[in-house]
Amino acid sequence: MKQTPSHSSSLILVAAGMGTRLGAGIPKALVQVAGKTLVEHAIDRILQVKRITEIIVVTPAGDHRMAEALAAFGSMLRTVPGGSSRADSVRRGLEAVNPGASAILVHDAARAFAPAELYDRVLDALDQGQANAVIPALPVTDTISVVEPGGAAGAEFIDHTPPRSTLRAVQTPQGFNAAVLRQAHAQLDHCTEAELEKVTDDASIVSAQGEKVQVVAGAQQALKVTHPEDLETANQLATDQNSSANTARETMILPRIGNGIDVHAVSQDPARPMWLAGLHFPDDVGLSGHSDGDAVAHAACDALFSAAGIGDLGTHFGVDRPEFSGASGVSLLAEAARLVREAGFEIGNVAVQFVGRRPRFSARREEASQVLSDAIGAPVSVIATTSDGLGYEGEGTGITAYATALVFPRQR
Ligand SMILES: Nc1ccn([C@@H]2O[C@H](COP(=O)(O)OP(=O)(O)OP(=O)(O)O)[C@@H](O)[C@H]2O)c(=O)n1
Ligand SMILES: C[C@](O)(CO)[C@H](O)COP(=O)(O)O
Repeated sequence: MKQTPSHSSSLILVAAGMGTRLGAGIPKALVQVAGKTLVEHAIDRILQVKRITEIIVVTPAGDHRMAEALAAFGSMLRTVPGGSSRADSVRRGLEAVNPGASAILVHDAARAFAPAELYDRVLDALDQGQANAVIPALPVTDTISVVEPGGAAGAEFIDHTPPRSTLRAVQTPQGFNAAVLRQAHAQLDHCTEAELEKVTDDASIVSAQGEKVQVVAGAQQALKVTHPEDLETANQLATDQNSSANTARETMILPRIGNGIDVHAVSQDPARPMWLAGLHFPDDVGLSGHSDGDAVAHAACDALFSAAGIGDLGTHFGVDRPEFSGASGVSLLAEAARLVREAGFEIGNVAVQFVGRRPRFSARREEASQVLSDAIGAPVSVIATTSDGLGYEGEGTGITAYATALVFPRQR
């Protein structure tokens, strides 16, 4: 069996029907449900299916409102005027499909709330290649009988009753190998309007050509809006789908990142101890400053404050907190972590890189990470580099530390 790769599929959305049974006085796909037309609801869901790369909307012939409203969707969506029956509308849609398309889906705008998963299910089955046509369907709950007219005043009589377990209520989107669908529709070329009227879906035409049609599980949400009472269900579906989208958005925990940079000059005092990344380096001359000059710890503090949006080192360790004057970098960092948590955040991690000729760092990298991680109760990684002899870092007269922190709001 020929495989129909669906990674770039075209979709024909038939929306040209008049909606006689609905009786809204306008084409059915233009009827509004929860603030949007049915055709717009359908397109919203189709756009979630990344494998659909072309949408042809078949619009009510002679009525420009839909085509005008859909112009805003851009070049991925095109409109063509429909025909006098669904089959005729599909055929007009087919003529507009990119000739290179290998897979084509046909969907009713009247089934506006078919979820994106349903399209994917059909396309997945088509990809598996057991059949050149795949349709979604649901088991039926009523007993279904085939009837024959025969009596007076249009009375009907049962001809036979197929076993219910063999029956399925067929839905859309229906998926096809493009050549197979085109070939099947070509068989309808000489049909009269009345004959076309009796063709209620595309799978039945393809099946009549002897092609196997695979059935996959349908979805209750793919209900076809047909009668006025269906609008109430449609409204409920729109509300449910909107509220689950909103809930997902509301419950999504967005992390926040922050940056911090600190620069310290190497002290002129050869006796000044070198503290960096929470460690003492006895062979190096220290960094100048009122504090211990630990540029790595200070940059990490600023990154944490910036991620939480609560100011910077100056805001928290200024003159109004004399207990921190001259405090070690590690104790400032521990206090910064406490303040970030107090502001309602948890800490994901902090990453710091410093640029400098000294100290030699690689042998003590793990030790530094451990000390700083213990201070904030979250992973801190520290790496070092040189500046290839350039600038104050290259001359050995100063050090720059760059830090990034990731925090996330604690769930209430
Ligand atoms: N000439 C037609 C008839 C139907 N359709 C589309 O085919 C789908 C299924 O048809 P149906 O639900 O029967 O819609 P209507 O034909 O509008 O309904 P009615 O039979 O009540 O008039 C709908 O999305 C409808 O817009 C179409 O594109 N062109
Ligand atoms: C294609 C269809 O939705 C499958 O169930 C259905 O046959 C359309 O029928 P309608 O009479 O055009 O509504």
